[in-house]
Amino acid sequence: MAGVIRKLAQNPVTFSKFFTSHSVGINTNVIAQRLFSTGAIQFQREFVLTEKTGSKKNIGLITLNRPKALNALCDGLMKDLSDAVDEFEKDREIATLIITGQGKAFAAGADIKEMQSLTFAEVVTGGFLSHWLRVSQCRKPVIAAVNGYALGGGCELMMMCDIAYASETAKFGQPEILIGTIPGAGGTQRIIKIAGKSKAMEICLSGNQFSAAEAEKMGLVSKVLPPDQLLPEAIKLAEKIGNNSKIVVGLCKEAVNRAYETTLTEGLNFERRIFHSTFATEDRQEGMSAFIEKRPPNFQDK
Ligand SMILES: CCCCCCC[C@H](O)CC(=O)SCCNC(=O)CCNC(=O)[C@H](O)C(C)(C)COP(=O)([O-])OP(=O)([O-])OC[C@H]1O[C@@H](n2cnc3c(N)ncnc32)[C@H](O)[C@@H]1OP(=O)([O-])[O-]
Repeated sequence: MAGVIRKLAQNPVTFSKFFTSHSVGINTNVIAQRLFSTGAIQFQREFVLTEKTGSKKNIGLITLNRPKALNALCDGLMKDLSDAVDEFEKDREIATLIITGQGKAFAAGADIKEMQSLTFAEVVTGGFLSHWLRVSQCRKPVIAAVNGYALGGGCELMMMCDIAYASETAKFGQPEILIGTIPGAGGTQRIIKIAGKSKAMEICLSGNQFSAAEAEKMGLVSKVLPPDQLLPEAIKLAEKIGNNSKIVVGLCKEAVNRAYETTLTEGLNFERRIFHSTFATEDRQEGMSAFIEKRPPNFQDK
């Protein structure tokens, strides 16, 4: 449905006709809005806004939009997020995705109110929060622009992204232990790979919050920025990545991610094979020719 609305939204007249004639039975989670002032097209699901941004409109911006609950990651929000990632992954124009939050939180974790009364049997047999993995499975690069609280599942969501920038006001932590549970979406597994055992244990066992400066020091985020610079800088980085060959960017992401999953020897073998495989692309030929001819490359994503 979002795809249909996207096409129709290019033409506001057709769009308004379609919207009024299809208002019965339309997925009410998806409301398309045409923003005439900026020329940008923004889609509003119930809990997530999506927009194509950047000078070439090739950056997929996803904004978590449940500010009253500090973007607590309820089932509906995670479904909307998963759909938004699907939409941008399918869109051939989109090179890079950015995930950010609305209000004072990036995300304050999984929705405690939604989880509070669940039983062991329900979470085990019900495929509870099974769509949480979608962001980490995206083939395109994903940048987290962490604007505020990134706690519990919010911190885990950030770590599922490939690169994280943080606002100076952001706060991080894995406070699950304080409510009688443990991180369930990578908190115990990813922090240790980034910051080592002592830090990972301190964070997960104490539930202490830590600042953006500390997150940068331990390598959890790569840059800390003034709040008003966060999104512009994330977009600038996304555009820089978007100037490269999409096919080679995807291969490079796969190679870096492999380091998480395997031994150094296996990883080096994998990297070498991926390096060799870039020689099957036209973009590798173009990139090297452009260097020698002292001109910018014109990648065709082939
Ligand atoms: C495939 C497997 C998947 C596994 C998934 C797993 C999970 C993950 O590892 C588990 C978690 O994240 S566990 C979670 C780990 N996270 C935590 O433990 C952090 C919990 N949150 C906090 O500690 C505090 O809210 C802050 C310190 C963030 C802000 O404090 P402040 O500035 O005084 O603000 P305030 O007044 O407190 O909040 C404003 C409103 O937002 C509401 N709300 C906020 N977070 C919520 C949440 N997670 N939930 C629901 N609601 C949440 C809050 O109730 C209030 O609503 P009300 O209707 O007006 O009452």
